[in-house]
Amino acid sequence: MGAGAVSYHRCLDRGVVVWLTGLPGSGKTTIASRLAEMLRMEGFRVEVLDGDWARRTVSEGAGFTREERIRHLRRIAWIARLLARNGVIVLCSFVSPYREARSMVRGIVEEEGIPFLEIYVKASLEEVIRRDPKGLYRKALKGEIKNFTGVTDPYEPPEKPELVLDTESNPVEDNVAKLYRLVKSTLETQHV
Ligand SMILES: Nc1ncnc2c1ncn2[C@@H]1O[C@H](COP(=O)(O)OS(=O)(=O)O)[C@@H](OP(=O)(O)O)[C@H]1O
Ligand SMILES: Nc1ncnc2c1ncn2[C@@H]1O[C@H](COP(=O)(O)OP(=O)(O)O)[C@@H](O)[C@H]1O
Repeated sequence: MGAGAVSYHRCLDRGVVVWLTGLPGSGKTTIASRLAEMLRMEGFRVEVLDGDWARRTVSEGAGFTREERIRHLRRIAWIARLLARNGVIVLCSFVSPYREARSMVRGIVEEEGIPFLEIYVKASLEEVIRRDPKGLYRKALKGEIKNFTGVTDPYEPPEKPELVLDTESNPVEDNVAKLYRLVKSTLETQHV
């Protein structure tokens, strides 16, 4: 890609909000960080917002009851909206287990005329328990963590996501490439 194309991309009028939802350990953060790297290499401004960051900062102290998760995700949606309306591609990586909450965040973003892509990062409970990258399923299964999604709290899979990424059957690179194509085509539709 030539230098001209890069500077054009840096000046996006409007970004996009990519919302990755899935069980803990399904691969949201892995996919978001690799995609962010690819897009930044092309000169796009990209922010990755995730649960670990948000719960240390803007949602410090938030717990995992339904009400607390919804309040926390509403805050994230507003941050994503403000960033995207200033030309940033915002990759949001949140368990966001409730359909109602995801529909609320979509509404906040779309109200501003910003495209919202709901991405279902799919892996079975057996697989995420096997991966257990943070050792939290082990603790939850021993009863040491309350309201743990997939164990003692529900996960409601999206009914009509813009994309499903199956991380059990497909390698990371294939899923990242699929998502990359969707993001690029969404941006092209916006900036014709
Ligand atoms: N009770 C419970 N339920 C689900 N997840 C838990 C819980 N306690 C801690 N964690 C860890 O916190 C991460 C989820 O935070 P999120 O902000 O993404 O959750 S939510 O969208 O508000 O549901 C999630 O991170 P990811 O593994 O990155 O998904 C978990 O590692
Ligand atoms: N196809 C895949 N896509 C994404 N992650 C995968 C895949 N296969 C195995 N993994 C592993 O699963 C784990 C997912 O962890 P993470 O990305 O932190 O998930 P989440 O953010 O959803 O909690 C990582 O250790 C990653 O290497």
